Amino acid sequence: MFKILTLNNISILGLERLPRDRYEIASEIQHPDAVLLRSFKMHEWEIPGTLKAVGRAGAGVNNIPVDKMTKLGIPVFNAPGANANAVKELVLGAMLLASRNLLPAWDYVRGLQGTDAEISKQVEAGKKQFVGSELVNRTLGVIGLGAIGVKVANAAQSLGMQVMGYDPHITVKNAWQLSSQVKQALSVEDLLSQVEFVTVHVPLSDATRHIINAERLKIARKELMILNFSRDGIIDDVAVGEAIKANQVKGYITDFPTNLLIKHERVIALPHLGASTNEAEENCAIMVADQVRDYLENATIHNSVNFPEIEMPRSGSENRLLVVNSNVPHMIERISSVISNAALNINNMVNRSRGEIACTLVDVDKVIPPSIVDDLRTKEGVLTVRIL
Ligand SMILES: NC(=O)c1ccc[n+]([C@@H]2O[C@H](COP(=O)([O-])OP(=O)(O)OC[C@H]3O[C@@H](n4cnc5c(N)ncnc54)[C@H](O)[C@@H]3O)[C@@H](O)[C@H]2O)c1
Ligand SMILES: O=C(O)CC[C@@H](O)C(=O)O
Repeated sequence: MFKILTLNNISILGLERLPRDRYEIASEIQHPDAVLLRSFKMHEWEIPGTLKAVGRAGAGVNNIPVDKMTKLGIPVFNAPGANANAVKELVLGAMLLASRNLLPAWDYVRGLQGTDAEISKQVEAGKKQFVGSELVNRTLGVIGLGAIGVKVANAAQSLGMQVMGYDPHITVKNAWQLSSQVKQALSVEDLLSQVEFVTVHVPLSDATRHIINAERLKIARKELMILNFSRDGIIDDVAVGEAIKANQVKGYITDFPTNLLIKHERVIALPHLGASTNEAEENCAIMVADQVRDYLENATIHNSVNFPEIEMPRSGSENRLLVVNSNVPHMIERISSVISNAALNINNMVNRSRGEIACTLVDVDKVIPPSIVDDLRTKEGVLTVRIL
């Protein structure tokens, strides 16, 4: 029986992928084999010795101590692209909210009083305050052309916007999916100096922290509208507040409210709603539950942010060994000598590495004695060993 701890609400459709005869799932559970989470901040969380896998039902992993997990030999899975459409739709909605002044207009209407005829008169008199502008022919810059950025860029392009993109690490797959009409910016500065709207879709890291800051705002096109549906910390909120005061920036729409932002007249702050659709929550939960299950049962690794991709068909063998080790010389030699000393014959074997981590999967001809696990664990460089 595998024990799964949920640190946030996870869609039931995802949890149903883990059959109850083999999985015990609860929000409080001792000795979990895996955790499933969304935005729970795991950095201060005490990692149980039994933990074998972490499943993030979403894209961003900045709430997870990934380096620490790697050192412990624990893979962290996420759900790339599973909530990208939800974020794309909210970005489009946010641009429309801002360019058509919909929130102040709605507030205005809610304050109207009188008979229907009087309200109609006030509506016609008042609407001139809310004249907006159309998105067609407006310029949009997209920083980060991953799962979300590509969808946003293509959708904006099809609405008639002129789109520029910046991503020095764009993947070949995403480049193929990006509309050929999207122009390539050479740098963040190049992009900011040309666009009226900018939206960021990058992970939070040392390289992306404050990617839009006071210095870059100085060279931005006047009356820039900034959208942040990525993460708190990617935009320097203080610098944006100052630039709004100086009329350099027209407004800011963010999914990450702070005290500075929530009451600001020209800021629309939303409660981290980017991925909050039934569809996205279900997609993420299903994807990550399937990946965690496949790892626990077969040691298959797909969509891990810190481990290599690995898969070996079962080919009838129920005698499988997984060794997670440091990616250093002589490991295969050490592993196979323990296996041959136990008089086991190797049927199939796969070894994959990524950065400082390597995984070795071995199918053998006989039932694996538990003593092998203890034996392997004493070998230098071995992080975790499991019989599956
Ligand atoms: N608001 C929400 O609810 C919500 C939902 C989903 C994702 N997110 C955030 O959005 C981020 C992006 O999600 P995604 O699914 O598109 O991820 P992704 O990994 O598919 O794409 C990220 C892209 O950013 C690019 N990038 C990295 N560093 C860069 C840099 N310095 N300059 C320009 N580009 C850079 C990468 O090359 C990649 O193409 C996530 O990491 C998460 O923080 C927020
Ligand atoms: O789980 C959520 O609601 C937010 C997820 C989002 O921030 C992500 O990075 O995928």
